[in-house]
Amino acid sequence: MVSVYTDWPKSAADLLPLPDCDGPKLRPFDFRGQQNIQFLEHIGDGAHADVFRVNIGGQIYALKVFRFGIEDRWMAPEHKSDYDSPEAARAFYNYSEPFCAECRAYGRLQEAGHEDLSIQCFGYVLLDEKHEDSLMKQFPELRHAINGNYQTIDSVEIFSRKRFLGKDGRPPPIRCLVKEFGHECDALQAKDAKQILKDIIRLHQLGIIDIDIADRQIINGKIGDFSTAITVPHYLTTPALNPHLAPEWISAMEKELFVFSSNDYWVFDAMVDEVNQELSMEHDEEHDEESGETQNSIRKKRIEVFAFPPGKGNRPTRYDLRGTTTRARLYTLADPRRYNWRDPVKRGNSRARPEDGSQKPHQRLQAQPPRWYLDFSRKEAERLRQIAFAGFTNQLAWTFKEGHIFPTQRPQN
Ligand SMILES: Nc1ncnc2c1ncn2[C@@H]1O[C@H](COP(=O)(O)OP(=O)(O)OP(=O)(O)O)[C@@H](O)[C@H]1O
Repeated sequence: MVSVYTDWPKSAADLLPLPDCDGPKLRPFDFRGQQNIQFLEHIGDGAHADVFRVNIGGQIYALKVFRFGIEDRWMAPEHKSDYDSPEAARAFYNYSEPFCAECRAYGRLQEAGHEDLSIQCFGYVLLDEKHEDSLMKQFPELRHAINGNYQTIDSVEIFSRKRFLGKDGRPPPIRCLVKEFGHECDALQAKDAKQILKDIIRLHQLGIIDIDIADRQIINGKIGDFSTAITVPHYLTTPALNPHLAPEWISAMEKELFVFSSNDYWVFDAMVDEVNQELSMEHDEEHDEESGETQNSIRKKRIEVFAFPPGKGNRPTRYDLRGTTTRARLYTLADPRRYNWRDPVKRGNSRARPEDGSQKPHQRLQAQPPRWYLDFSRKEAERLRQIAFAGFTNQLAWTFKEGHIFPTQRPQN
């Protein structure tokens, strides 16, 4: 029988780098002996995980504990019947399930020597029974969420941890990542925004897109959440993974990838707009008793850092299609497909030492990567404008046939 999730390890030798598919992988956390975690405090949660402040060997870390989420929380096959097959579920799980997605992104940052682009991740952990027990006893209110029966669909309680059992018939172990413990940023400032934008471009150069960008996700001034990330090679980014794709689907995938990449910049620009709007509201509220000095300081706090400055680039909320030809040439700031995932370190003879003098390989990234230009019909460009207004949703759906993942058209609402 095919196991979907990683099974309970019998010994440390079973803790292989994850996930089990082409591309980057993350190593297990090194406890230097027995697993030993002291849970201190529940510090946050999101759509995919609960995060705890923990003590491991006298050091404080953030432990991200992933739930066994149902498929509509991640890029899984369109038809649930597809997902009922363990082979299909496993194929999607390894690339896209939030725990695997985050392992792959961190694996890439480590293999390329660019861990500085995010808060650090020190490896994955599969909680042993003793630690699962203490987690559940200490935080009983989270028991249901962590086990996966946190959602009821059509009056049926989904107990997703039990959906795919391990070899010995048990539900799989709880999966976690050990990360640097940090703090959310108080108020986004221009210098943070400039750095975050630079980091997004560098992540795209490393083949990592669909990053969760929001000011609440910025921890210690860095991007800290990759649970939705798509990392090259991936069934969306890399047609070479499926030799049976028809040319029209390869072209549809290219456009979809372009839109996913653009969306990271649209979200960044929307975040900056929101911060500026909040500042303007503060300004209006204080207007009556406001001195000229306050107005100046609010003006100074405005962030003028945009991926697609107003009126330029492919920021669909701003571009004007009137008077253009039948084609629209759009661009994003880096092409994630240029990352050479088959030979990550030697690419372009760019082997170099990291600035901190350590011995890890380091792939030098071009300071100003070439833009990625792609032609769209006027109609398609208009559609992009609309989806960016309405919130991005993927246009392609995915299905599993004869050992491969294929794109299909997503039904339009
Ligand atoms: N390293 C960390 N240090 C301190 N707090 C953290 C850390 N990582 C996450 N948090 C807190 O936990 C929250 C949830 O974490 P995270 O965003 O990684 O989970 P998620 O389920 O992937 O969320 P999302 O729904 O945004 O995808 C964060 O918004 C933040 O408040």
